[in-house]
Amino acid sequence: MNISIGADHAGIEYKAAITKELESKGHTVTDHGAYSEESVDYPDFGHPVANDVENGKADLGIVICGSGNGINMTVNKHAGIRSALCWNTELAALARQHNNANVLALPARFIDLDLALACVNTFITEEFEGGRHERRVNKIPC
Ligand SMILES: O=C(CO)[C@H](O)[C@H](O)[C@H](O)COP(=O)(O)O
Repeated sequence: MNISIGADHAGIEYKAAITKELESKGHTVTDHGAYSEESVDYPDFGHPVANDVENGKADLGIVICGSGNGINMTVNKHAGIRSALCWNTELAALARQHNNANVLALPARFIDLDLALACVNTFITEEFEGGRHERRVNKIPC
C-alpha cells in the first residue's frame, strides 16, 4: 500500500515510529515532514498528504499534530478527503468500516505511541462495508 504521512512538530516522533513500522510491513511511505522539533504550522504538512490521497498517489494518508484537530480540519478542506480523528482502535475501525475514511488523524499529545501504532494498524487493515454506509458517505459533499 502507498501511504502518505505528515505531522507538525508535536507529531514527528510518532511519525517516525509509524513510518518505520509501516515500512517494516512492506508499505511504501511518503513522508511530507516535518523533520525537526522546530515549531511549525500544521497546514503546511497536512495539505501535501491530502493532495497525494486526492490524486491517487497514496491509497491512504496519516496526519498527526498535538490534538489532531488542526491537521484534521486542514485535510478535510479537500473535496476528496474523509479524515477521521481517532484516539482508540474502535474509532479507527469504524472510520474505515462506516465512513470509508481515507486519512487517519492522530492526537500525539493525547495517546501513547503503542495506541497510535494500533490505530494505524487497524486503519490500514479494516475495509469499508458499503451498503447503507455508502449511501450516507455519498451525501457528505455539500
Ligand atoms: O493545531 C493543533 C491544535 O489542533 C495542534 O495540536 C498543534 O500541534 C498545536 O496547536 C501546537 O501547539 P504548540 O503550542 O505550538 O506546540
